[in-house]
Amino acid sequence: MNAVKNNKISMIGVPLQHGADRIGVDMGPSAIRGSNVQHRLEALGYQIQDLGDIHVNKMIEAYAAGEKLKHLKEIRNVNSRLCQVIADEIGKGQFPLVLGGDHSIAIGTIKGVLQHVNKLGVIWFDAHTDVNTEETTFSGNIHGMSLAVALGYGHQELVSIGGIDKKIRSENVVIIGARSIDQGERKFLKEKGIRVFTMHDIDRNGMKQVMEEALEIVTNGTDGVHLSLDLDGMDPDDAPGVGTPVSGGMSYRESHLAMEMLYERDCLVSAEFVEVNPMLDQHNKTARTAVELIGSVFGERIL
Ligand SMILES: NC(=[NH2+])NCCC[C@H](N)C(=O)O
Ligand SMILES: [Mn+2]
Ligand SMILES: [Mn+2]
Repeated sequence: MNAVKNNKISMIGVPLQHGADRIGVDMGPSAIRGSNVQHRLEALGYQIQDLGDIHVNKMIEAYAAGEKLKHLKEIRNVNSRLCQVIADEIGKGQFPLVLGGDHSIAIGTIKGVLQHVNKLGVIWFDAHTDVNTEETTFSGNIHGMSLAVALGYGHQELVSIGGIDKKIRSENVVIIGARSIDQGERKFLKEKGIRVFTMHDIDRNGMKQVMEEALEIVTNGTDGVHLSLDLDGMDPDDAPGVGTPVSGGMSYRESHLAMEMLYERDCLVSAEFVEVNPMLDQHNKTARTAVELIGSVFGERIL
């Protein structure tokens, strides 16, 4: 498969904000590009093709009246297009690097990868667990549902993207950094047996041990691993430009260690960096941090 050490990367921006409440996350891809992600990767010896942004229609009203799942139609359309692009790029032997955009774009990315990789491991780096469904959501925000959809649970319009049979298995998923889990999500995680490494586990055992265990789970019996990294997994001191910040997150160093260990394992087939919101950021710190993490996941080292 197209493990990360294959040196051809396709960069795809998805300026979607319809899945989140705070406007501005649609500017994430430009903030990340503007922080020189391409040069950074080229310096590491990669060939980058920037495919530009997936088309997203403007958000006309923040709350579409009477909709339980906010902006379902546009989110479905954008993710269907994204799914197709990801599938095409992997088909050409490219490694897809997706820049968000709110976390609902994980639906399109993962569904696209699943067109080629049947048994896909997923590392979900996040303060949240994003396993709400239409039944459990308090907010109606689809960025809080994308992992459930990738597992095959949720609204039909979303689950059917790229084919209803294309889904990840709960035993191949780990969530790292969680510290804000809704009531319905707790039940879901327990029922499906999804392994969650919470901040408590990171505090207690350290990131090194957490990543060793996590990598074992996601690589065991799979043909590749997808990294879905929500910047709010990090502590808001290090990544303030996110729409749903939760204090007590992963530190700058812990996050880099996780990325470095992922690179060493050479198991990634795709990656996405989401929820960078320049309107809420401080001097572009969060976009810059995202680019630094991208550097580490693609092999940058201190020495
Ligand atoms: N990708 C994210 N930032 N998700 C935040 C989700 C927050 C909350 N659990 C919700 O469903 O609305
Ligand atoms: Mn989150
Ligand atoms: Mn998330």
